Amino acid sequence: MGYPNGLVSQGKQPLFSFGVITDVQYADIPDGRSFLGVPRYYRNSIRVLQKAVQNWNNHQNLIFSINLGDIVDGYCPKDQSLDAVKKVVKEFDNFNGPVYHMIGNHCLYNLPRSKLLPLLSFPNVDCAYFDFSPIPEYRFVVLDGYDISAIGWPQDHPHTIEALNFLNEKNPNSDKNSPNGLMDLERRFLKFNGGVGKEQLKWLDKTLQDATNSNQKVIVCCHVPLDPGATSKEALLWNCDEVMDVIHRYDCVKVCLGGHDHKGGHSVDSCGVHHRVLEAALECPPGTDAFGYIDVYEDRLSLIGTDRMASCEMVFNR
Ligand SMILES: Nc1ccn([C@@H]2O[C@H](COP(=O)(O)O)[C@@H](O)[C@H]2O)c(=O)n1
Ligand SMILES: O=P(O)(O)OC[C@H](O)CO
Repeated sequence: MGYPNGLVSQGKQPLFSFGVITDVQYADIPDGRSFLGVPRYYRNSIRVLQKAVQNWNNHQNLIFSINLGDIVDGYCPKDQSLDAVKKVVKEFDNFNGPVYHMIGNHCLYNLPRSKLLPLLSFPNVDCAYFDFSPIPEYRFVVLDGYDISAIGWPQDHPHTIEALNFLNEKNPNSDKNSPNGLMDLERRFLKFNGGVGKEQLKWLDKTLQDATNSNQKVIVCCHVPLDPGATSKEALLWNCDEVMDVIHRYDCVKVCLGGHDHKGGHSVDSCGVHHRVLEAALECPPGTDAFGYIDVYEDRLSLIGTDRMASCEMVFNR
């Protein structure tokens, strides 16, 4: 059987399948461009999401969907933020199954965490990292890449203060979103990125130990990418090295999924973990799409992408 975007089915039935989309960044504003000049289609992106949900429902065998973050764009007029987030969530709610959201920087430009997390139906409204197990053999670990961040927390929150101190130490530019003068991997020390805090790192370690004890394979999801091979250096998590040190301690983690770097990417790191950064819905000119679904097997994930989302076979290496 042939799939769109070049994959060929290997005959076996998947254990389960789920939908994926990222960086919808909807806003009811005219088309624009990124800082680097890449076109952004703020109104069309919700149409891409509508098409994704329709496609996922037609598939009939997707047991959940994952949104890798940034549902509303930072340029959304702030008096429209709440309605815009509700409008996008309503589209996700048309999916015939649960949707797991994660937060991105653009979500946090629009609403504080206290408002955002309940709207996005996080399992615990006080915490943006969590795990779930759709079948006994698999566990999904969703990380909060803006745990230590200069955006989203109240200005006097310890995590804001820690983030601002970190940025002041690592990035000498007055515009903390500017990577000017930063070399190689240091280019990630930007305000639009964030980090995983100590408590969350401990939780990650405990969760991966628990998954190992239960003989589960793990897929890690984080809006902010974790491996420089799969993304621009400017889009990496601040402490991707610390997070990957924890992940590499356990053989159970097979794949990491991310968003944030709109062009997308794929790498296999030095320990054999796949990193797949998904292509953004926001950058789809009208008439084009970027979403997909993932078939999960015992030994691999197959991403079946639509249009601008490239299909990708991720055979486990460990
Ligand atoms: N190479 C870059 C990229 C970005 N910036 C700054 O970040 C802001 C947000 O960037 P977008 O990609 O969302 O447009 C942008 O306004 C710049 O301040 C940068 O300086 N250099
Ligand atoms: O979606 P943005 O505006 O946060 O863009 C992040 C960039 O892709 C990082 O290079």
